[in-house]
Amino acid sequence: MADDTAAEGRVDRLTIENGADAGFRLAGTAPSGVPATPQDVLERICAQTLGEVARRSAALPLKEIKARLKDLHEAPRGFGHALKLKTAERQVGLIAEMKKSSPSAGPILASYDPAAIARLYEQAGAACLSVLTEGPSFGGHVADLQIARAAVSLPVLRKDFILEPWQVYESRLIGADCILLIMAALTDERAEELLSMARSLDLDVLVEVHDEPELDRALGLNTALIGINNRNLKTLKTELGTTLSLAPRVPPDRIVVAESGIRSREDVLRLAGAGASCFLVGESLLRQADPGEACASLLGPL
Ligand SMILES: O=C(O)c1ccccc1NCC(=O)[C@H](O)[C@H](O)COP(=O)(O)O
Repeated sequence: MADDTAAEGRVDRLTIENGADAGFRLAGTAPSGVPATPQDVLERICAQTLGEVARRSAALPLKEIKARLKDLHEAPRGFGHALKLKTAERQVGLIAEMKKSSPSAGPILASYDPAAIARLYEQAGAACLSVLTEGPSFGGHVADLQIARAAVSLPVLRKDFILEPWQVYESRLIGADCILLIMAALTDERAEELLSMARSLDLDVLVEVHDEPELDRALGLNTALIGINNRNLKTLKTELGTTLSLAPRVPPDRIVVAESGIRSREDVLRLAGAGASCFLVGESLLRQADPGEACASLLGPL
């Protein structure tokens, strides 16, 4: 495990106001009670996340997590490896996502059964799962990831807002195989720190970008999986042009994961033409009567 003594107690020092010092890139948030504007959605989610982390880490301190990790014998399932294998087999590596709701879509599913959805995705040929465990904005819970993962043999991405070392350890404890690091929410130093911490726990990491400056920063990290998110965090609208313009800038030794707003096989083929080999898709699958069938039609014929 990495030398993480500096991580001890860090959560207690965090405040939203001094976010920049703590490695949280977006300082400030809407005053409580004021509805968030689209401009501060990520900021609001990150502020809520820091509050949640402070609360949960008080109940389960890092020391306790580390003690529990010593009794954890199952290794992570190898998220990046599974993506590579499926991509070699089908030309497309699909990360099929589940979430109850989202800021852009509102409620997506009236009844949410993570195990049933996970099985449908696995049977349809998805390479990996993505699960939102964030509560306030996505209606998620840690148990959603655990239930989904227990139902299948696919590796699982915890697609949350990881800002704090404590969350990396917690992700390993709950069984995540991969974590997300969002460059828009992190300083370079914090991204580097969380990345090496994840590595020390054998977790894979998907580094997410939205624009060219973030991509340049992400490429400075020693990481294979580069997620290009098509969602504009100011308008919350998706624009596949984001991946179409950024993917060709990614060197071939990295793996491009196109994320958000992918609705059809045609979208997949268009994005693949620009260099994306993997695709992270949620809402368009979950809105179908049979998410497994929707998954299979995105993947195309074998
Ligand atoms: O989905 C949102 O509204 C959202 C808002 C702010 C930050 C992140 C957000 N979504 C997380 C994701 O990136 C998506 O869940 C993921 O890429 C899948 O997208 P989709 O296929 O469009 O559900």
